[in-house]
Amino acid sequence: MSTARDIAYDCVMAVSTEGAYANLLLPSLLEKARLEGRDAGFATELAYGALRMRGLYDAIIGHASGRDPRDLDAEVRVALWLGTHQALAMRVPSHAAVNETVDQVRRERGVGASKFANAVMRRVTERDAEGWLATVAPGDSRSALAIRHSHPEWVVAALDEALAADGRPGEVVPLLESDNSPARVTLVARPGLIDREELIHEAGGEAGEYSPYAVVLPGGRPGDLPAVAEATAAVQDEGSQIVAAALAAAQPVEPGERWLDLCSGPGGKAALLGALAADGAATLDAVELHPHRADLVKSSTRAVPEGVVTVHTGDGTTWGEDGAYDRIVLDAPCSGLGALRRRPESRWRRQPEDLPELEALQRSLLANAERLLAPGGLLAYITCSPVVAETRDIVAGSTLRQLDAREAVAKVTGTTARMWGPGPHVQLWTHVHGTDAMFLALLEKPLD
Ligand SMILES: C[S@@+](CC[C@H](N)C(=O)[O-])C[C@H]1O[C@@H](n2cnc3c(N)ncnc32)[C@H](O)[C@@H]1O
Repeated sequence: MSTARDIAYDCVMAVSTEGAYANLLLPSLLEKARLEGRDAGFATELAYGALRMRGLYDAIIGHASGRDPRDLDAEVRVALWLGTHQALAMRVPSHAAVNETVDQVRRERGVGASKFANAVMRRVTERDAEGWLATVAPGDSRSALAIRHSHPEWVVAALDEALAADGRPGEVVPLLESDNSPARVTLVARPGLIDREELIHEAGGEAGEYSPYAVVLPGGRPGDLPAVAEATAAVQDEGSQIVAAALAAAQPVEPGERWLDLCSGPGGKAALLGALAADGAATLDAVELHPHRADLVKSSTRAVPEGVVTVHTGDGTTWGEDGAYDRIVLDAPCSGLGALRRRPESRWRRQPEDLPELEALQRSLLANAERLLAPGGLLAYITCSPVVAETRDIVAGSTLRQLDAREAVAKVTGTTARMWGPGPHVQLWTHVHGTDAMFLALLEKPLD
């Protein structure tokens, strides 16, 4: 029978060598092995921790072994990440971390490799985490921070720049730390479909701090909740709820308004906007390029009253008729560097070379959204990235008038505009707001 360590090993191997996604693979591995409770928690912490912290662990393993970890067999490298995480971050006794790692390597790569793993793990366990940080990442240079907090150096630079652009210079360390802390599970109680109090009663959580629809859960399996099965509620980051709802709150909704979600898959924002559209007697078209993701949008929005949401498969850079929409949400494909805590492997997969292509797509989608907007209409440009090139730089090229997005966010959250930064955009931060680092710009098309 598979143990928690076996599951973590299989997960980390598949993520690092086959391009699997931990958040999709791990639940199925746990289910297949029938691991629950503490064992499932141990496997999750081990797999996610090793995947997040592998940059730091490579530095430690490289120092302890005198070899470049990239030259090691994948099986050995992964087992050493897991062993190092157990010894330095999970309070597993040193002898257990060493023995489990050695056994794993012997099973996968034979006796010779297990002797090497034994020697490396013995050296790793000679120091505690602080001792290793002082050895492999002394000082506070950017490269030291990158190793210490286990982020690629270009990501640290991009986050540093984004913080400075939002009037938060010098906050990169708490931001990097927050990327290494697991996100709380947050549900959205879709307005008009389920009452938030009812959801709290059903799910056992508490109201979120900012979104009037958010319920923060203590843990557990949200997929098992009837409200989630019925799509009246769903797992959704509180930041996503706020920026989507801001488009609806920015101005009173007139009956018959036409709304558009131009990049809608898998449909979290479309379902919230659909529920709000139903409440205001508006309708929502939801466009998605990939057919399988368009199907997910249909599923996400299935509890919204019939006739309110229409899902289309299409290319948002060319789709639609001039001036057809009163409100548009453009939740653009982006680097996702604002949601690193959710996807432990994504910081290592993203490359700086990805950015120019994403920026070109973002500009092209924005240009089409501008065409689709009716005079006087509103556009919310959203990303789950704070990177300047994907956010401020993109909207700076828009022909539309920039509105103060803080006012709309203040209306949604029942707060004041002042608490949402210097404006006119709103940049949420994981280390400040506890949400994903979502960006929101609110733009208006002048009347002819
Ligand atoms: C950031 S995600 C949107 C998340 C979604 N709004 C939600 O809240 O669930 C961006 C989506 O845009 C889709 N996409 C990428 N290129 C597109 C295009 N040219 N036209 C329309 N959708 C596109 C991607 O497949 C992805 O589903």
